[in-house]
Amino acid sequence: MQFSVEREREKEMEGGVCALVGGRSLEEMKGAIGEAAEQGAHLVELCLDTIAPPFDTTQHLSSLLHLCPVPAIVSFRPRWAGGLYDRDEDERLRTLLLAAELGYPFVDIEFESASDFLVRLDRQRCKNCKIIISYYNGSESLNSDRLQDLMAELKELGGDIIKFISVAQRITDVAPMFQLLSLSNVPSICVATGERGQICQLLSRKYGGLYIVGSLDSSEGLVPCQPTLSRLIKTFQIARINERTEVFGLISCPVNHSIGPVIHNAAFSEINYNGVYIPFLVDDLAEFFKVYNGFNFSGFR
Ligand SMILES: O=C1C[C@@](O)(C(=O)O)C[C@@H](O)[C@@H]1O
Repeated sequence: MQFSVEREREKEMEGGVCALVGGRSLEEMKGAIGEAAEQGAHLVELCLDTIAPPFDTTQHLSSLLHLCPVPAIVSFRPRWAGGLYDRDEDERLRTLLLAAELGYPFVDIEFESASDFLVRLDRQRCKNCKIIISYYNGSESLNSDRLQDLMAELKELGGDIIKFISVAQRITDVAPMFQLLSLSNVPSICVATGERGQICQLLSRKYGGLYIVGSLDSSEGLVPCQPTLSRLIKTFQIARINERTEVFGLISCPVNHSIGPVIHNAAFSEINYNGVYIPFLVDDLAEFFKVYNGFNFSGFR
């Protein structure tokens, strides 16, 4: 087992905002990559499953690589992992192997297919490509024990980076993800999907997440409930968040209509105060305070 994201590469991703980029055609995908870079993304995830067949793998992958102005992660999600691809599994793996061979800096492979992929990957030839092993659960949230067990299993597989994607049914489902990030000794990413999971993207940086995920302003529908790049970069000024950032926010249900984040984060930035103000979508107040008791959040309204 080897977790080998060198410091330099890790720095490149650290705290960065990764734009999820999709498109039904190569042209649409190219347009989305340009838009992501313009909106300030530090990384892009090329979601190949969004491209409609016929998909000329070699041609598409080589032309996309050359026009990415920021480091690119290649993913090719099958339906069973929340994606759109429902054709041949071997072809999917061959496409991801090709991405590694062509020199993409990151390839994302699902935990279930990782052993197959890794035995076929020529590590020597693809030594510049870092492998993200991802675990997806679209139906249930993961408690602390389950996350720890999965982390051990994923580490065993021998990738470079670990990623968890699971749905948050309640805001408290995100707490074990923050705990995992804080304790993790391998580069890790957590993504909580659903409206109640948004604080995962907003606060991952504080707990050591390698990068966070956002959607293009124009494709809010592609990944429901992921914050948009402009919300992450402009409103929350995500790049300012670090482990010492003081957390403030509004507790409410619903909460996303609030203009508080716009006002307070601009004010914090103006006076150079290391704080962030975020919306907490809370259904059960007592449970929220019980679960987040040890997190030292600084204040709520
Ligand atoms: O990181 C993500 C985000 C995502 O899980 C979502 O639904 O938000 C979709 C995944 O394919 C992707 O790798």
